[in-house]
Amino acid sequence: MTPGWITTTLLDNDAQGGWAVARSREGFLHDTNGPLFPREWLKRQDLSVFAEHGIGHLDGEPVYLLELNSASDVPGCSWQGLRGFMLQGDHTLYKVLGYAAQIGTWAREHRFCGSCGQAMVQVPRERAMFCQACDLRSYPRISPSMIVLVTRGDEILLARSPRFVTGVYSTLAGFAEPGESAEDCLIREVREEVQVEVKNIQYMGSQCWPFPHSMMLGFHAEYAGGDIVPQADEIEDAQWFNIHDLPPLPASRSIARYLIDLYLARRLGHAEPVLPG
Ligand SMILES: NC(=O)c1ccc[n+]([C@@H]2O[C@H](COP(=O)([O-])OP(=O)(O)OC[C@H]3O[C@@H](n4cnc5c(N)ncnc54)[C@H](O)[C@@H]3O)[C@@H](O)[C@H]2O)c1
Ligand SMILES: [Mg+2]
Ligand SMILES: [Zn+2]
Repeated sequence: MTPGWITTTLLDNDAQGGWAVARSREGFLHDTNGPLFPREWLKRQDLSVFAEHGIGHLDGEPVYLLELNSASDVPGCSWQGLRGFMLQGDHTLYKVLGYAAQIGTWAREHRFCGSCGQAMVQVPRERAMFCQACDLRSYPRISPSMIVLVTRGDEILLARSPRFVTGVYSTLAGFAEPGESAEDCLIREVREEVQVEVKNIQYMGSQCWPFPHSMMLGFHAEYAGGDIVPQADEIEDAQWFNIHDLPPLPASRSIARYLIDLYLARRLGHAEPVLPG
């Protein structure tokens, strides 16, 4: 038995047994034991199954996703969004659900060829949808996004989007555009969002962010010039905060929080945090 969570290209849907998770627009089904159910039991419930995908092995046991058309009532169970599992509970299970969500979304959105409109089929032994007419393969979509903590000695630059929980300030982030390097994107995003220039860009680590399919590349950068001017509509407020007087910060498992906590730890001589993958 291999311990932990290992994603698999494909599993045999006709095989019996294993674990399964069920996903609807309301999130994942869970009971007091969590979101993993014996697969044969789950398939006997009154669920409107849209598609079934083998997604990996957890502690050596196969895990399947039942992608549903709608959320139905299952006695003793309720539905919870992926963010809820990210915020609390077992991190490995959150990784299973994050992967399941990305595969379910991608398969649903790639039933038809984006080039000719014909139905696509799943490729054997590969996580890809295939159009026979165009010879086109579509792979799961991953969107690279830069996230950066900009610092000026004891001060760090944090901003609020109107989408954030009330009061919370976070590091700057944004999606890469075609033609950009990671560094180009970071410099552009910081300019666009606060009109500040940065220098000494340093890569710090990455994190899968399955909301719905970002790959966060985390950086630290030093302030090089400019006064903060928040971007209209995107940035509600942005400020330099002293490390001894910080506002409410992002969730502890996010890379945004890791970048902040790592800087504080290095500045104040504390133990360094570990980035949750
Ligand atoms: N894990 C973390 O700690 C953390 C923290 C902050 C942001 N994020 C994530 O980083 C990502 C980017 O952050 P943002 O929302 O500030 O981005 P952003 O500054 O680029 O602005 C968002 C805008 O980008 C456009 N957009 C949406 N999806 C896109 C895509 N796939 N490619 C290109 N453009 C797209 C839309 O117009 C959207 O309104 C988001 O997924 C966000 O959830 C993660
Ligand atoms: Mg942004
Ligand atoms: Zn086609």
